[in-house]
Amino acid sequence: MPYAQGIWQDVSAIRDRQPLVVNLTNTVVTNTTANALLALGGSPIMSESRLEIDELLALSQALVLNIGTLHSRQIALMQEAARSAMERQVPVVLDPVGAGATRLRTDTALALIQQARPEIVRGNASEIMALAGESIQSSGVDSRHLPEEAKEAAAALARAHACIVCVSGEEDVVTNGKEQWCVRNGHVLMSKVTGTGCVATALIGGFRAVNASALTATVNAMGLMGVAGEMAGSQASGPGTFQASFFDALFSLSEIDISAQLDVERLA
Ligand SMILES: Nc1ncnc2c1ncn2[C@@H]1O[C@H](COP(=O)(O)OP(=O)(O)OP(=O)(O)O)[C@@H](O)[C@H]1O
Ligand SMILES: Cc1ncsc1CCO
Ligand SMILES: [Mg+2]
Repeated sequence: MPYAQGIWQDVSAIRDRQPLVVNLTNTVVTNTTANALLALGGSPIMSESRLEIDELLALSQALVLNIGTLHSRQIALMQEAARSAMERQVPVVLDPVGAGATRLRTDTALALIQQARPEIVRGNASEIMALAGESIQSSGVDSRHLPEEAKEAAAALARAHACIVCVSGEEDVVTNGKEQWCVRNGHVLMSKVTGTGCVATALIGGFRAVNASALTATVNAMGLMGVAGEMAGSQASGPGTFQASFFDALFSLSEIDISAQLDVERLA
C-alpha cells in the first residue's frame, strides 16, 4: 500500500470512530492538544484526578502522559493511570518534556518508561539524548540538538525499553531500534508555537488508538503533522495565524493533500 494511503486509512478511522484519548498533560498545552485531537476527529479528555482515572481508562483507547509541568500529585496520578492502562491493555504514549533540563524531569521520565511501559516515547533531540544517558546542553523545553545527532540515542533507547522512539525536529526520526523512518514534512513556524511537539504526541495517541502497529501509527501521525504544518504554513503570516490554520488543516485535509505532499522514507 502506498504510504499516503495508510495514513488516510488511519485518519478516516479516527474520524469514524472518534477514539477517546486520555491526556494527563501540562498546563501550557492542555487546550491546544485537546483542540488538535478534536480537529483531527478524535475525542480528547484531560484529567487531573486519581478518583476517576480507572473509570476513564475503562472507556479509552489510548493514554498520553506529558510531564511538561510536573508536580508530585501528578506523578502519583500518572503511576496510577499507568497501572490501570496496563491492566486494561490501553496503549501508553509518553512525552518527556524537558528531560535533561532538570533532574525531576529526567528521573520522572525514566521512571515512567520503566513503570508505565509506554509503547511510544516522542521527544525532541535533546530530550531523547538525555534519556539515553548522553550529556547534552541544558535546554529547557526547546532542543539544542538536531534529530540527526539523536539517531543513535533513539535506537538505543528503543532497544533498551522495547518501545518506539520518535525524535521530532526539522526532520522526524522514528525507530524501533532496528528499523528507522524519516519524515521530512513540516514547516518552520511549527517551532514558533509552543506545544507543537505535545500536539504531535497527543496525535500519536489518536493514531495508535486505531492502528495496532505502534511503529506505523507513529510514522503516520508524524507524517500527518508535517503535511498539516505545511498546509498551515503556506496560509499563515506568523505564529498566531499559523496555529488557527493548523487546526483548520487537521480538520479539513484530504487524501489528496497527503499524497501530494507526503515525504516519508524508510532509512534502514
Ligand atoms: N524547523 C522545522 N521545520 C519543519 N518542521 C518542524 C521544525 N521544527 C519542528 N517541526 C515539527 O514540529 C513538530 C514539533 O516538533 P518539535 O521538535 O518542535 O517538538 P518539541 O520541541 O517537543 O515542541 P514543544 O515542546 O513546544 O511541544 C513536529 O511535527 C516537527 O516535525
Ligand atoms: C513552554 C512549556 N513549559 C513547560 S511545558 C511547555 C510546553 C511546550 O513543551
Ligand atoms: Mg516537547
